[in-house]
Amino acid sequence: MSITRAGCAALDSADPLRGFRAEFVLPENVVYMLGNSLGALPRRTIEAVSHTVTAEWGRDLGQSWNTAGWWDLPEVIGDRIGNLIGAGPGTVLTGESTSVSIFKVMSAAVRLRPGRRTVVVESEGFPTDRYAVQGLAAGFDLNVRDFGPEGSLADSLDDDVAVVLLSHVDYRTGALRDMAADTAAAHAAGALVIWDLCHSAGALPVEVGAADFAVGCTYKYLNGGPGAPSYLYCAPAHLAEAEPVLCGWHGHAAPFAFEADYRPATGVRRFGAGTPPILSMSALGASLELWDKVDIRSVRAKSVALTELFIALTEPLGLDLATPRDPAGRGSQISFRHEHGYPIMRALLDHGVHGDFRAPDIMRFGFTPLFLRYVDVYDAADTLAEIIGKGIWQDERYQRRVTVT
Ligand SMILES: Cc1ncc(COP(=O)(O)O)c(C=O)c1O
Ligand SMILES: Nc1c(O)cccc1C(=O)C[C@H](N)C(=O)O
Repeated sequence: MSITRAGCAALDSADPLRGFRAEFVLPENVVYMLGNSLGALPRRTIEAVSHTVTAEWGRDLGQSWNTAGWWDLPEVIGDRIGNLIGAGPGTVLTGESTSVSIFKVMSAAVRLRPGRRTVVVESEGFPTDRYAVQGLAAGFDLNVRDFGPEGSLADSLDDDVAVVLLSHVDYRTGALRDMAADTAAAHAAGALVIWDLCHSAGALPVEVGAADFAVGCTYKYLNGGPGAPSYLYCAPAHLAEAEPVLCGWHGHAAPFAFEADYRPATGVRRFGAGTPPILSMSALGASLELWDKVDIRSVRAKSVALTELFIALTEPLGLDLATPRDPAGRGSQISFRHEHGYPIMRALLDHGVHGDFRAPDIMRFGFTPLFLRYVDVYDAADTLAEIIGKGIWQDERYQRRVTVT
């Protein structure tokens, strides 16, 4: 039976998450399939940031560190993120970029495995993860071992491996790793494991489980806003000993004693370094309010339904699906390999469909169930068919590489 737009509209009417779209500011006539890069603006964020600017910063000024709870925000917000990744209270800290968080937890993890000098990273992992590790390795004389997407993790492990850094969902293909199995494999070899949850938290149920550390960003599926702070998780078993190399007064045991020497705070606060971005924290806090009302299982169910719909609708185009065909093996995105991927994505954008291109040949579409509708997916597939079918992408203006993302 063929899929119709009316059929998709009926699915939207029956969608248990349908009420959430109105929580977001979304332009007319735009299909936003880039929530896996930058989430949309929650309406409540406007009010929350305005309150922080005017009533806290503008009126209470520096007193706000106490009166508005600014000082505790990294942990307070961390606990709320912890709820989304199966982490207990006091184990998650927000602040800094993901790259810096990776550096912090990787440095701490390596110190927990003295005598082991190798760190394993994915050869196809998001580059900043690799760069953060490469910088640490160069500074501390560690060996970096690449682990390819096709290989078995166990084959990359031996008794020199201190830490393994893995992405839960691959940013290019959307492939989803089995966190529990990989964590067990790393532990069996005596290594610690760090998970990058950037493309999974807020898109599907995540359980940090036996993981040692995790990091993630909040500007994608968590809709925290551009440059929203990242978070890091440290397993309770490591909280007492873990010491990051990047130390600062926000991670000190007694920051206002202004002691000359560093002493780590107890708990996850020890991963703090410098002053956190309070305006961004305010935006993130507002977007997280939405998550208090969301059942993540409904999010996953809709994500699977939307991605399946997109695959079915685009099947006649004969595209090369880069994402695992089995929904259980993917996150909340669909990617196709196409030699003309860049101009096709440019043309799509020009026709109101936001996705992105990832070199060398990936056309990437993100599915954020809180605001993406079934009719949006229908319209995106329809537009893609037109752009490819009519050769619209061949227009000269779509060929030039003008965008940075
Ligand atoms: C897997 C992954 N890790 C890390 C990052 C980003 O790190 P940062 O927040 O430092 O820009 C991204 C996206 O930008 C990502 O997709
Ligand atoms: N973090 C980004 C940025 O600072 C600029 C532009 C895009 C991004 C992204 O989030 C890209 C994203 N991590 C990706 O998977 O490609």
